[in-house]
Amino acid sequence: MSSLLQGVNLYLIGMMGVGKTTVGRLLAKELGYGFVDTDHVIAQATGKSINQLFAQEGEAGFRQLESDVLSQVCAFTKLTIATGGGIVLRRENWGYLHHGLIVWLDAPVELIYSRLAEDTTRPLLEDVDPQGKLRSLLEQRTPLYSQADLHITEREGDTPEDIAKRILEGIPGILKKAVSH
Ligand SMILES: Nc1ncnc2c1ncn2[C@@H]1O[C@H](COP(=O)(O)OP(=O)(O)O)[C@@H](O)[C@H]1O
Ligand SMILES: O=C(O)C1=C[C@@H](OP(=O)(O)O)[C@@H](O)[C@H](O)C1
Ligand SMILES: [Mg+2]
Repeated sequence: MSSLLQGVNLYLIGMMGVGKTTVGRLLAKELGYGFVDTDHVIAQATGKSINQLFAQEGEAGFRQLESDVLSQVCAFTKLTIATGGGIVLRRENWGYLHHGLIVWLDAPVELIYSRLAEDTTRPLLEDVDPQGKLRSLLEQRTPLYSQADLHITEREGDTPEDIAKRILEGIPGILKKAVSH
């Protein structure tokens, strides 16, 4: 598989809680790729948590850092990159994402919520109605996530390994599409 990919980067996009970070790490291992998580790079570079950055710089400040990291990361090859759920919001980011193959991890809001109900590290979910917030973010972002090359829908009970396997199975099909265009 990794020879088929010829070093092309894989970008995982999708809502918070779909498992981009978890599955991305597994995929990288399977492919013999490096693994990068844009949130992790931002936290390392600034010495601040995502919560602190949202509180101190606002969402706009965080989005600028996210674009800066993406623009740097896309200069490298042989990477699996777990992005933050909102990376799709800025048009300029798509120019970077399209340097590689883009995989949309998609899951029902109920499943996402069950995974993140106790989580305190997603500032956008600090809302009186976190499930409603997830629903409205998903509605707003679906047309953007739909621009991915591969769409993987998760079902309850799918393990990260199952999802990584389905992504690997989907890659040959999207590579063929890229060649035939
Ligand atoms: N397939 C899965 N099944 C069960 N729990 C999962 C699965 N994928 C991720 N998780 C859990 O859900 C939470 C969010 O996962 P994470 O990888 O951080 O998602 P993202 O990076 O998309 O926000 C974590 O607690 C993680 O352990
Ligand atoms: O959906 C979003 O806007 C965000 C998702 C988070 O990353 P994950 O998708 O890895 O949770 C993180 O970047 C930040 O809290 C904002
Ligand atoms: Mg993540």
